[in-house]
Amino acid sequence: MEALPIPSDTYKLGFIGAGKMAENIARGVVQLGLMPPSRISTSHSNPLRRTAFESFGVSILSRIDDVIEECDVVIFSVKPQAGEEMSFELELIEFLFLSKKSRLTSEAITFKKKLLVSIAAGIKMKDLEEWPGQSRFIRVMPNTPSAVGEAASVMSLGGSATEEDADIIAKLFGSVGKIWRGDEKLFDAVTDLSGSSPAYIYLAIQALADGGVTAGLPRELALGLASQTVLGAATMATKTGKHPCQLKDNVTSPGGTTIAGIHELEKGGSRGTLMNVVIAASNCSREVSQN
Ligand SMILES: NC(=O)C1=CN([C@@H]2O[C@H](COP(=O)(O)OP(=O)(O)OC[C@H]3O[C@@H](n4cnc5c(N)ncnc54)[C@H](O)[C@@H]3O)[C@@H](O)[C@H]2O)C=CC1
Ligand SMILES: O=C(O)[C@@H]1CCC=N1
Repeated sequence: MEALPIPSDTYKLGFIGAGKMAENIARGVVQLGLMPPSRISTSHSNPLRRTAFESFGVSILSRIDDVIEECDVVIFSVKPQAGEEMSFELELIEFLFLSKKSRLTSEAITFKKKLLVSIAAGIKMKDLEEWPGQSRFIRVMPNTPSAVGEAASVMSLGGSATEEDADIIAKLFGSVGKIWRGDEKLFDAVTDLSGSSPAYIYLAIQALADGGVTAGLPRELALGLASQTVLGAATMATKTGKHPCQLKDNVTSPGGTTIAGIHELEKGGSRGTLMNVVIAASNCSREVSQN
């Protein structure tokens, strides 16, 4: 199938599955100025979800088919949970892109014009590409900080996707954070690390703030200090290029407060626990992928 180029400055972006991730990405793309909301659309039966998108100008179309017809780049952002729901999603893809294909016959809607992007954890490229009549696919694993322009994403191209497609998606997800290109075999591990870790960091922020409150700080100040400290430490790690051990040593005065805190962390096995957390998520990802 010959690939038809997506118009890189004027393409329309659609989301199938108007949930949290779709909203995070759409918000980031709009707020960070990659494209106006008038070029983005989605569809959802729940008025609360519709309002969430309409609040920043995204068009809500009445049917998912309309989103597909309208858009050049379509992002699958439904949940791929194991078992029935997962096969439901694959059936959804079949339903949307095959069964209805005969109905979507006009030149403007031919599938070779579409670039389809799946952000679904555990849905493999080979499953996406198995569908006859399929288009060009790219897999991306983003994370929720896309809403504030600080996503960590990895992308992998399907066999039919072109370098022009890759540029469009690198720019799209690059507008809401950092994006790396990686082999698809890394995707379970990527999901476990960057996809899931925002949740662990939120727990860490909450726990640090609770510690501050225990030590006598007002709650609001404790939460502000904990959040800003995590942001500052992450910025040090990304911007200085220094090894985390060196950055840790710079905070740690001999006989000081920090080494006393680190001693407690080590007694609690915190680094082993964090490694186990990623390994546990990893086992879960592999189970989802195999179903
Ligand atoms: N939440 C996260 O941190 C991340 C999620 N992902 C992936 O993003 C995808 C979406 O996740 P979330 O946004 O968290 O889930 P979500 O549950 O917030 O959103 C999914 C949305 O899809 C809608 N939906 C389900 N079936 C549908 C159908 N047949 N037609 C139209 N809409 C349908 C649901 O009503 C829901 O609004 C998942 O595949 C997940 O693996 C990827 C990276 C991070
Ligand atoms: O927990 C999940 O399944 C999704 C995938 C990555 C982050 N959240």
